[in-house]
Amino acid sequence: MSSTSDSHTTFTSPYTHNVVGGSASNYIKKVLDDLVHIPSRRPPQKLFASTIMDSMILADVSIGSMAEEPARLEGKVVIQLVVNEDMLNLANTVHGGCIAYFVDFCSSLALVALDVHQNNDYTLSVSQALNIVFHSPAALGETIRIVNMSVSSGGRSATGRTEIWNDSHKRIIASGTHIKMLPSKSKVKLCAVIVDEGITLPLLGHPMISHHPCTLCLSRHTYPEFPTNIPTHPLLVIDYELVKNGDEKEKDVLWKAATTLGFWYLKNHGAEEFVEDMFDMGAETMDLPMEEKMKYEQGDGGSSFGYKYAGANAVDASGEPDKIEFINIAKDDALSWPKQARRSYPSTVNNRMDSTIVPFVKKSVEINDMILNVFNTKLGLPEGTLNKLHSTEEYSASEARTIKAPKNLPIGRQALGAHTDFGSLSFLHNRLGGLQVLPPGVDEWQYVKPLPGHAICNVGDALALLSGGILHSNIHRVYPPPGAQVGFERWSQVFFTRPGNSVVLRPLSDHSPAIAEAVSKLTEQQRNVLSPGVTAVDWFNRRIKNQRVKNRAGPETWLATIH
Ligand SMILES: O=C(O)CCC(=O)C(=O)O
Ligand SMILES: [Fe+2]
Repeated sequence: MSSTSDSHTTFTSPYTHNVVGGSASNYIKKVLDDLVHIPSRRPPQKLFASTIMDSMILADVSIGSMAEEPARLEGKVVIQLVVNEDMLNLANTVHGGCIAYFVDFCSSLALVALDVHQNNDYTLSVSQALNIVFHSPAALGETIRIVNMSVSSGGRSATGRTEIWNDSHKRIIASGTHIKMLPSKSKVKLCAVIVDEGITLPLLGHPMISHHPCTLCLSRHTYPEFPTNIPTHPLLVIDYELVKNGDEKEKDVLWKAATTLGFWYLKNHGAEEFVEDMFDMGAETMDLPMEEKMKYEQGDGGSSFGYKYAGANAVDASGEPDKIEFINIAKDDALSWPKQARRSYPSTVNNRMDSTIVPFVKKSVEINDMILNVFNTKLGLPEGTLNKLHSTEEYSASEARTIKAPKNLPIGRQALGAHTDFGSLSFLHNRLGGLQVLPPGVDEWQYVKPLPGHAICNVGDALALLSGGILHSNIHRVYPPPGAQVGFERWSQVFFTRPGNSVVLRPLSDHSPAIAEAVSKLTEQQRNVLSPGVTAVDWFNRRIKNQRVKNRAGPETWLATIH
């Protein structure tokens, strides 16, 4: 095969950290790498042979002309792996069923590579026939190379070919042919996280096929799928139940996520059951006449509690107004209900306090407290330090926020400008795409795909400051939802945990050698940024105030929202 290289930069797998060779574009490599590493991203369902899939390393992806017919293109994908115990039969060699799985899954990757090259997307298809010849065995610990080629790809069926090589003994283990076809129309009645019968390629997202509530995210709405052909950043998935039960490995994954990108998915958190009701409360509130909503507006003085109309905040230094409206409910008001602590709210909020808002806030506080406790230990702080700084006993800027972005926003305009979150932890639930992150060292904004039943959590600035920069608060923004999703209103529900009002924001170096050491490695300028030395209440008020278009004097006003 001669190559048709369309990208010269290298692609490194974020899962296995190997450089993926071959002439295919980085985009094609990323699509395939994401497919191979679905178990690492751990979506909610169990997956057939996930430990085997997890051991695969995407080594090479190429698009080139076929040797026999140079006018035709061929997709070629090479997977490497080391034989592990999950693959063995009673004779201690790789099981024939496992070989069949290799041929099935890996030849499909070659077809996907070609499909994405030609159509910028790939089609879900199912197996019709699998023919395999077994040539020689492979034993535990031996290195295997699975070489896959597309053979033909027509309108309704496609054929792939696989050779499995034993690199340890330089001999062929098996060869096979795989014929795939388009499936009959799906009867699945929920938003499919993974439609996979071992032979079907995984499809992530909400197919627009049902009006039933999704059993995973409990959404009462049906949305078009999140597109497969846009730059998307994978996040580590943390199982909250495992963290809660003291699973050290899970805590390590959480720590890794929080100290690298600072974003992660959280599953099994138990707050999902309140989220749709929070959206209903938001819809009832946003449907009130503007005059009524404006009675509860947050104002220009730096308080964030209450209603914010679309266009009240700037999205960038030019003063471009934002496109979202939201209602912020103080954690202090939810926890003191029916007594008012901080301010009053529209009737639509009051009516839902007992049934919806108080349970959502309590659950969110419990979850974020648990996460803070893990960070406390990892940072080597005296027990309970971070929890004390975020105690519900003290008033703080912690709040629940329900956000509505209108449908059909102009594509390419920011709904919510690039920012880092001001507080310590954000616990976010959304159904449609639009959230984007700019990962450190990367110059392209990448979408974070909403996964049913998974919250998106992130570290905010206050926690980055307190930890001397060990915990990472990453920049993010909200764009109109991608693809066909743009035609729908976008709702998000956040709970922001922020330090108590009196907490002075500076690294906790006196209480943790790890923080002291991290701070000692910083430049003076970095140290100054991390030590504003003011109380949390003053710091938040200043940043919130400077977001307001009405307070804008020039580009410097928006710049003053950044730290
Ligand atoms: O709506 C979203 O997905 C993110 C919202 C957000 O980043 C925020 O409110 O700080
Ligand atoms: Fe944010």
